Amino acid sequence: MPLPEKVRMVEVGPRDGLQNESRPVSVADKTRLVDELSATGLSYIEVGSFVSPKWVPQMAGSAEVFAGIQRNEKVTYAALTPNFRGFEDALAAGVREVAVFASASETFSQRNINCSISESLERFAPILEAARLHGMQVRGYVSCVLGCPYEGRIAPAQVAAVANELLGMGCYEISLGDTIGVGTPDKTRELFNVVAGRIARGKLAGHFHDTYGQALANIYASLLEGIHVFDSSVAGLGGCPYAKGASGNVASEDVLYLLDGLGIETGVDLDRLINAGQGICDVLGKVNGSKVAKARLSA
Ligand SMILES: CC(C)(COP(=O)([O-])OP(=O)([O-])OC[C@H]1O[C@@H](n2cnc3c(N)ncnc32)[C@H](O)[C@@H]1OP(=O)([O-])[O-])[C@@H](O)C(=O)NCCC(=O)NCCSC(=O)C[C@@](C)(O)CC(=O)[O-]
Repeated sequence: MPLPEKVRMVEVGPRDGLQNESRPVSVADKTRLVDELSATGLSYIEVGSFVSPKWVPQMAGSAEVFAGIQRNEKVTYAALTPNFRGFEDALAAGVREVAVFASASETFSQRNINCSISESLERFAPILEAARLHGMQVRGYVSCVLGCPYEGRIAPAQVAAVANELLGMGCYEISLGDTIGVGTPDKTRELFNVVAGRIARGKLAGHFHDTYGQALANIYASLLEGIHVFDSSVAGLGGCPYAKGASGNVASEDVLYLLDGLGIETGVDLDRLINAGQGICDVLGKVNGSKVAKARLSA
């Protein structure tokens, strides 16, 4: 399959990234990060999540972040919602797009959201219905698509089944998450091939963590499979609180450098992205997880 001419980059750093950073980040610093990301040309930013603060304390304050950001009309600002309570809180905070998150692994589903896969889908149904009534789009996630920290290998057919349920419920796009970053390019291609047997490739996205250093190779493999939406996290922030040892998402700067090099249009400015990433690394007091940012900043 020819490489796509355009790719949509979905920035998940403020949510997937910061949810797993041990040092607390103030609402002001989160707001500044989102505003800086908004100025890069990114069209989609996942700002936070409306989950239990007992489960994920780092996402407390998401409503304040939504209240504080300078909205750019070209950017979609989204939030994760695990249940109807979260959806209502998101709505009250002025969120206009939400994401629901299921897993392809039963054990991960229990550890992450305290219910089975089928119970999670039942919980999402009223969110999808209410979102439809409010004219809102809902994005769907499936976690552990290339491996689970508790169950090991997950069959692509199981991923396809959960993804297809989410699509049938009304999600407009399904992001397939390699939550613990164990996938390799051949497994990635096999996965997208199997899932594409049930879902059009244009409705799928790739979400790769870089735990084993395979994320960019997996993105290239996905491009060859006709996938043209990728999630990434500025400065490679984060991980997953319920996947021990999972490192952050692939760094947005590194994905952008790859796409720029392939002549694929994203509309995103690399220098501005690097500045946003370094800014949040300074706040966190951590080394920048983007190789491209490190190279550019030390040049
Ligand atoms: C889903 C629950 C709430 C179930 O948690 P539970 O304990 O089963 O829920 P519950 O209904 O029994 O409620 C327990 C307490 O939570 C409160 N509560 C209930 N709902 C909410 C809410 N929406 N917002 C705020 N508070 C809430 C509720 O009010 C109650 O408070 P208490 O009476 O004890 O004071 C919990 O398991 C949870 O919040 N989990 C968070 C999971 C999470 O955020 N994980 C990380 C994101 S997923 C991810 O990173 C993967 C992804 C998407 O990036 C893709 C990939 O990489 O694979």
